[in-house]
Amino acid sequence: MVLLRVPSKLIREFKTMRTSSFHLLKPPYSPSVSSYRSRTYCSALVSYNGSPAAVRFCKRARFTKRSEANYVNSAFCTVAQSSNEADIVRSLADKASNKPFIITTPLYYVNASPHMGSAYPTIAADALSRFQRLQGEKVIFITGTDEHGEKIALAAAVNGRAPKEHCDIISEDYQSLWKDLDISYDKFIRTTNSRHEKIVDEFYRRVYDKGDIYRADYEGLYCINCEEFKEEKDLLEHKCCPIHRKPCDFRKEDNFFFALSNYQKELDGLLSSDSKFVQPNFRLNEVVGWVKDGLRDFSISRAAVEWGIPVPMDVKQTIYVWFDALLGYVSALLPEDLEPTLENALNAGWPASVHIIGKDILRFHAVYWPAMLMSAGFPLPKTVFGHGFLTKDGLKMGKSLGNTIEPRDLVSRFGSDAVRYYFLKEIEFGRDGDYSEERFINIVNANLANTIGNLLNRTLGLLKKNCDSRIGIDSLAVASENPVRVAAAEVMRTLKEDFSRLQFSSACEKILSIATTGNVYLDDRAPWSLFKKGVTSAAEAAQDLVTVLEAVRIVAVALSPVTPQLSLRIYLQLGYSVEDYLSLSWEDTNWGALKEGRVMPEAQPVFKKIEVQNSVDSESATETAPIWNQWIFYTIDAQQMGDMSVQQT
Ligand SMILES: Nc1ncnc2c1ncn2[C@@H]1O[C@H](COP(=O)(O)OP(=O)(O)OP(=O)(O)O)[C@@H](O)[C@H]1O
Repeated sequence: MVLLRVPSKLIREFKTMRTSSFHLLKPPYSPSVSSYRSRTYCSALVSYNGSPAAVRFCKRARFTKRSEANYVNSAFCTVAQSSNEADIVRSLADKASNKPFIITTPLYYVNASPHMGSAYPTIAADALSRFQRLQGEKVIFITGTDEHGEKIALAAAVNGRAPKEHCDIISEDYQSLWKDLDISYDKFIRTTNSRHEKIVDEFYRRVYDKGDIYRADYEGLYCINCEEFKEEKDLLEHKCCPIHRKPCDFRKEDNFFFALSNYQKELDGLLSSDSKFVQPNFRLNEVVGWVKDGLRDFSISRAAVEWGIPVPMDVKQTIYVWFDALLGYVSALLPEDLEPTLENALNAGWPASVHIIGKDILRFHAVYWPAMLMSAGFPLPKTVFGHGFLTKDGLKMGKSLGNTIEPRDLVSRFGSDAVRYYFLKEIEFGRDGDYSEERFINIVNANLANTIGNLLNRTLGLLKKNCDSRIGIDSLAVASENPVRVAAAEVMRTLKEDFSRLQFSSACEKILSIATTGNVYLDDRAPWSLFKKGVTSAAEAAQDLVTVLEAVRIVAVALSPVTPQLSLRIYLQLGYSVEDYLSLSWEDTNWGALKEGRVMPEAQPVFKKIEVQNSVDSESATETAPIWNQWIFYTIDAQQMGDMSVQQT
């Protein structure tokens, strides 16, 4: 908990400290801390930003445990550069109650096997989860499969399978792909799980009892691929769905409806009072527009669909797949040893901190879902982040259109780190982006193999040749105005903010810039010459090597949410153990961990350069890669990145 008795002398010191922003709250600031009201407690949020003064402050202010400091850090992270006291209080209250940080991916339809579009938000959610764990958060990362509805029943029939058998096969496919991509999920929910079905049943009854469900006839145009009734004005020529490019069916049914319109005022209020509820901001504007247009009740049952959860009051109908699937985020939380009740699930940490979803399902998550939760009287998720599409020839890559890229193929040819890095770095999360293999190879080679991998490799080569692979001084002794140290500190000042806002592209750019500065520094200083110029110069050269290695170490920690395997290999290469790597925290991005006397193992390439095939324009590869990185090349032998065998050419 971050409530501290802070002596007034320290507060003065704190106020004069040059941190970019900080907040000092006086009680009362949250009901959960009201017992502290009468005392002279205050809560101090400190942004470390690598600043020794801030670290000193935290130590003196009795952050006795690293985990406490991490709480402060991550609380601050959420509100950094915000002067909104409500945010700070909310964040502090969460910390105080030890709430988990819940991250969800969409629950994917099992109409067909996963593709790169399905992998994309899952990789992003994984990077965010790993980042939050580094912050000391107790993360619950939820992913899973959405297995009911007409579209699934049809897909099963086309494949000559019973629906359940079909779901088992495809759901397993997702889980195995997540393994290939190093996805560190905590919960995998399947909506055909009987415990989930109980939760949906209970939720339906609760909303019914509230008076928000009624029966009526409905007629309209239905896109089976979206599993959604469409407004005619939103369709293309010949009543085609703009996403799936297929004509919608006319349907007329006797259905149960959810009274979405009852929540018009509350949703308006939510969207205008909480700008973080939908991210990025331009998606919030979209949602505000939909709500302003007026909310129409939507049908939540299907009379003609058998593959679904029966409607509690009319077993001849099944519950609309979206009304069922959204509750998967809640039922995923159910502890295995407890009864499947809403209360037990919600008590396990609800609400979600962030739902990561594609813009195609934004309306379900940012309009329908909060209204459903309001009706049931449950807390709302804190943020819905709507990302953009991976496109092929301008069209959304998707199972229904069949224009997909196979993530397994990319992983087996280039390794999971390369795939994760490319999609997070090259496509701004929130916007659309096209995939090109040529660009993929160029970026991965230039950034991971050259700028980072070769920097480490050649520095270790010099260390071996001139210092018997031994670190000659503590990295903390490197002058604070050293350009590499300055570059690292500068990046760390805003990196947390980038990761917390899911700005992965900007985060990767910044981390890469540390390695770029290291390369320039090494070339400017030319330690290989200094080693030959006598004792004093040799000592300087040894310090230069430590400087660069410390920078690469920081790069490894900071990039570990995106490239966990590469970061591990760098850590091992710097003489640390797997356990050291697994116990890293965000504090380890601070300068100063490498200590005198550490001996580095024999240098091995940490990232194999992808051999440029004929199809790739090797001239542009050379253009992208800075010249200092051109001195060594490796060929990839088309094996998984876990296999370190490479040939130097
Ligand atoms: N081309 C894509 N680009 C980015 N994300 C995608 C893409 N395709 C699917 N997704 C992600 O998967 C989620 C939806 O999953 P779904 O199972 O409906 O996949 P789909 O391939 O879009 O299916 P279909 O083509 O049948 O609509 C989206 O909200 C998005 O998060």
